[in-house]
Amino acid sequence: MILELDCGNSFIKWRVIHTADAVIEGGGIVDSDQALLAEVAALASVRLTGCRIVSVRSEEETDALCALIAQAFTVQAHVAHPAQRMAGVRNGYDDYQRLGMDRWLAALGAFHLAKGACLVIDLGTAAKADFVAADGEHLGGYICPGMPLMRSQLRTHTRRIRYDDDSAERALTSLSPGRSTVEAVERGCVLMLQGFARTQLEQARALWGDEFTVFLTGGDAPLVREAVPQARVVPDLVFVGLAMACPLD
Ligand SMILES: Nc1ncnc2c1ncn2[C@@H]1O[C@H](COP(=O)(O)OP(=O)(O)OP(=O)(O)O)[C@@H](O)[C@H]1O
Ligand SMILES: CC(C)(CO)[C@@H](O)C(=O)NCCC(=O)O
Ligand SMILES: [K+]
Repeated sequence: MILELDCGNSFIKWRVIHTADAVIEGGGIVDSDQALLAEVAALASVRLTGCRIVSVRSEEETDALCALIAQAFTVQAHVAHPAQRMAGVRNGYDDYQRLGMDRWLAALGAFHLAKGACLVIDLGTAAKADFVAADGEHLGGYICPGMPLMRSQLRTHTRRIRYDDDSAERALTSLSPGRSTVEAVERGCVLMLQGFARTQLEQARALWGDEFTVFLTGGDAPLVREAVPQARVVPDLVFVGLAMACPLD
């Protein structure tokens, strides 16, 4: 069995898959290295044969996590590294090493699944969009604050915006104009995300007409689902690309 990790800025997504057929044995989302070790150990400690990682954290943090994994599960972790081209996709950044690895792998996964032009919208701590043309040329993309960052900026830089997580969740049962602070902020930020997604769609249409596939991924994908009904929701898109960039056997 193989342990797969997607280390984002706020959370680590993990899953354990069978080596032969990629059937998923278990997985989860945690907010610390220690929580990761505990959850994985509870599932599959003795049977891991490999580990692959994508990380947008610092090299030091990623190395430290690899060392913990080597110690806990006696497997060597393989970390995905930037590439100028891979699996038919050409990195569109002026300096290919600067493109976030989560974006690069999601683009690889999307092009592999779409077999044509595609737009990837990934909504996590940051909101990201990336464009890959039918010939595999990555055209670049966009990065904005995601839902958690928009929310915390408002809370941090105002005196009178204060509310708890439970009321935040309740506020999102509708998107009509808010009649309380929590509704106004939570709904406003969701509309920002939806506006971001719709604008990316417009860009894709201007480039490619109707000949493209839209992918939606990241923890906050459900918040824009209705704004982009044609999108394929693929929560594990980064893992699809990770398997391509880090084959293990
Ligand atoms: N089980 C969950 N645990 C934590 N966050 C979740 C969960 N389910 C959905 N979310 C949402 O996902 C968002 C975080 O998304 P994601 O995990 O894709 O971020 P990230 O990978 O840390 O960020 P980035 O990809 O920008 O580095 C949070 O805003 C939260 O609302
Ligand atoms: C944009 C984030 C933070 C999203 O996780 C990540 O992809 C990253 O650190 N990227 C490096 C900067 C860039 O992609 O241009
Ligand atoms: K991510």
